Amino acid sequence: MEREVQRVRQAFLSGRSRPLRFRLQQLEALRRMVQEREKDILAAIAADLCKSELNAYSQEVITVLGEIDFMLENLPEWVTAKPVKKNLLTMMDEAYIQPQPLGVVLIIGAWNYPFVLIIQPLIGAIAAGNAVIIKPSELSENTAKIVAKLLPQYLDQDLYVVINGGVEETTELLKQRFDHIFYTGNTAVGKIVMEAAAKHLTPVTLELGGKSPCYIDKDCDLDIVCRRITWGKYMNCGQTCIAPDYILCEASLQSQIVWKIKETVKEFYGENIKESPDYERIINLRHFKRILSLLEGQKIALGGETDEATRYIAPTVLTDVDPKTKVMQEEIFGPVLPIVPVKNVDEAIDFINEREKPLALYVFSHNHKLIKRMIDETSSGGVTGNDVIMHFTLNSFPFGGVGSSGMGAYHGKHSFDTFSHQRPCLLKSLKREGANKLRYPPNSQSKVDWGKFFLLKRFNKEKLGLLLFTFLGIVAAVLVKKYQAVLRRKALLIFLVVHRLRWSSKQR
Ligand SMILES: NC(=O)c1ccc[n+]([C@@H]2O[C@H](COP(=O)([O-])OP(=O)(O)OC[C@H]3O[C@@H](n4cnc5c(N)ncnc54)[C@H](O)[C@@H]3O)[C@@H](O)[C@H]2O)c1
Ligand SMILES: CCCCCCCC=O
Repeated sequence: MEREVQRVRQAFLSGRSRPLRFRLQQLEALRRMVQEREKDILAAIAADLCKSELNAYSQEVITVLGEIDFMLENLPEWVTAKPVKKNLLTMMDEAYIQPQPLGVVLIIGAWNYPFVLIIQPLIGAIAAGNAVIIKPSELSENTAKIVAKLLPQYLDQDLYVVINGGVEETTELLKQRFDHIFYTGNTAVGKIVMEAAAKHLTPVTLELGGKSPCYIDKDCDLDIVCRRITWGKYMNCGQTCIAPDYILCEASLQSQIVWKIKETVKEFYGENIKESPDYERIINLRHFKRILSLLEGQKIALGGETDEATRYIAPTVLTDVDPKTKVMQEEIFGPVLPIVPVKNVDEAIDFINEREKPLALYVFSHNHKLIKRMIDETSSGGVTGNDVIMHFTLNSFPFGGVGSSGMGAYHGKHSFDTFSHQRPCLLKSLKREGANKLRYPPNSQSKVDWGKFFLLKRFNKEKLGLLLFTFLGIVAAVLVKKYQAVLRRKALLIFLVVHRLRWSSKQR
């Protein structure tokens, strides 16, 4: 493992991942891989999650292709150094921020969207000029294998490396020094990753989970609300990090919600859900049994049918759920939707705030003010009003959690920033030592006063005249420099003294 990480580090140190042309070329090669090997990729995702190829394409491949196109379009601008505002002390210098790669990045993926959850961060890491080691989830082994097979056929083999394996291999990998670790998965392992990273002071992005609440106000169109919630909850059999985990609503709404979800389930998956190509299965027996245990002692208002042999759990709704029961203590990550009755929006807000900060929050209402109030008075990784999941699809948004649902974010420019160091660069001249002498010992009241003038002075609109005067002074100084360096220094000095005196008299 150590040798492998060393090999990738050597490739990074060669400097070839840095030029813009190289990054664009690697991103184009990645796009070609996805397009040319689409069938293999879809077959692997389908095998891992009993997912139709159409669903695998719309849920994973489209996102990846969209992200690559977005990067290719914007990268030339993002990599460019950005000049910054200067103060009086640095007005003659060059000051800019230069984004630079961090070095060797480790990306650890989860199994529930096994392709997009490793390839989307990879796109950001390549765009930012890094070398990358990817550790796909061992639970989605078909996707892990196909990614390990395809990437070296299209990308630089020393800079971008896939390492497959389980807990043992990941543990070994985490002992190595990286320049950034990007982890997607559950909160418990997130803590392990962060602890391992701390040993090397490696920064981390943790894309974790949590219980994402969904508040339904009585002032809304329940047909539409239930259709949207049904889509987001049962997509991928509930195994989506930002799936609505539970519903909060007034008790009187429960029976209508159950009825409308039932109708929608029929509309989406037909009379025989098991036969539907759009309904997936639970990833493994351990998760299947975990989800079943959440049903114990609950009022099942819809669904509840299961089949261990195929790890099938029907779309299920629980009503009058007691917040103290197990289903409300952990992220469900399966097709089970509890409804917890609350008296009103105030109680819903308190309910959310008494718990860990979720990855997503959903609010449904015709009342825009109520939605805004919910946003203002709660915290979550992201929010969608009057829909679910959709904020994930907008790559101008940072995608990530807050508190126990994670730290850091990615997608689009946010990925580029996550994998870049924003390096401040100040380029001074070895001339103009007169002004610099002000900061050298021995100190004096006069030097402090000059310092106050240079650093604390703020120009406002009324002082625009003075600013213009200063500008003209600089132009004059530059012109004079062309002809007579000595004269220029004197003119600048006279100019500064005059303004210092004017400023001092105003201070008094
Ligand atoms: N925020 C997001 O973008 C996002 C996306 C998907 C899933 N999730 C969250 O992830 C969770 C589901 O994923 P999961 O955790 O079951 O996936 P998982 O079991 O695939 O684990 C994730 C990764 O952690 C590694 N891992 C597991 N145990 C480890 C250990 N002891 N030490 C080191 N590495 C270890 C695995 O090899 C894997 O690569 C849910 O909580 C879900 O909400 C979050
Ligand atoms: C189009 C829907 C994609 C959802 C991906 C969510 C990633 C977290 O599990």
